[in-house]
Amino acid sequence: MSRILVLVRHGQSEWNLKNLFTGWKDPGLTEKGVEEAKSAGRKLKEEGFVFDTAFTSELSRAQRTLDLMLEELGQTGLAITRDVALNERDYGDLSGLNKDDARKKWGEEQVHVWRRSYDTPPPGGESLKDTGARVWPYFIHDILPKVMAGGTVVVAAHGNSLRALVMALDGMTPDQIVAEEIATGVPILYRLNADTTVAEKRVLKD
Ligand SMILES: O=C(O)[C@@H](CO)OP(=O)(O)O
Repeated sequence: MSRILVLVRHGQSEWNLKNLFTGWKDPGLTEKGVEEAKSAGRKLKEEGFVFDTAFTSELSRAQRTLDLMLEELGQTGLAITRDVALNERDYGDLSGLNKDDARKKWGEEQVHVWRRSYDTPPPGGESLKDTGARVWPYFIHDILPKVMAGGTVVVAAHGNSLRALVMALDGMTPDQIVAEEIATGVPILYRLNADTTVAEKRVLKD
């Protein structure tokens, strides 16, 4: 019974590099992002992971990251489920704006609240709570049963859709989640107990 869940945020995207709010916009990976994805795949290979199934969002940066990891793992034929529920938080009216310009316009504190608070949505967009309201049910109905069946499951997704998942898995409070950052291309490994609680969490940094 392995019950392994691996979460990976996509590699650096073109808009991460340009410092733009991205949300549901669909930029590709930078060269660095491609390297980060390959390196995540190599780390997982070194650890001996063989996945039973994979999940990703409907956005190309996460899909490409997953494909690159699976190439490194020699698992290009793996079944992949793509679902909009795993998409990045919708940044609403901020999408496409430069983050420093936004800080100049609305102030450092307001922008930080929009980016990292639990329940304050950016204008026209989703709060982390709103994002969780679609990520958590999808996780419980579609992903968790594969893990609990003894599987080894990989999820390639986004900074905030993964913050929502990590919040639930780690039992974080709304105050604690404010400080949680998910690095690009760094696999986060969870091994679950038979009652779905976390037996082990490891972040596979360099
Ligand atoms: O722009 C975005 O969609 C996200 C992830 O890159 O940014 P932030 O870290 O500000 O939530």
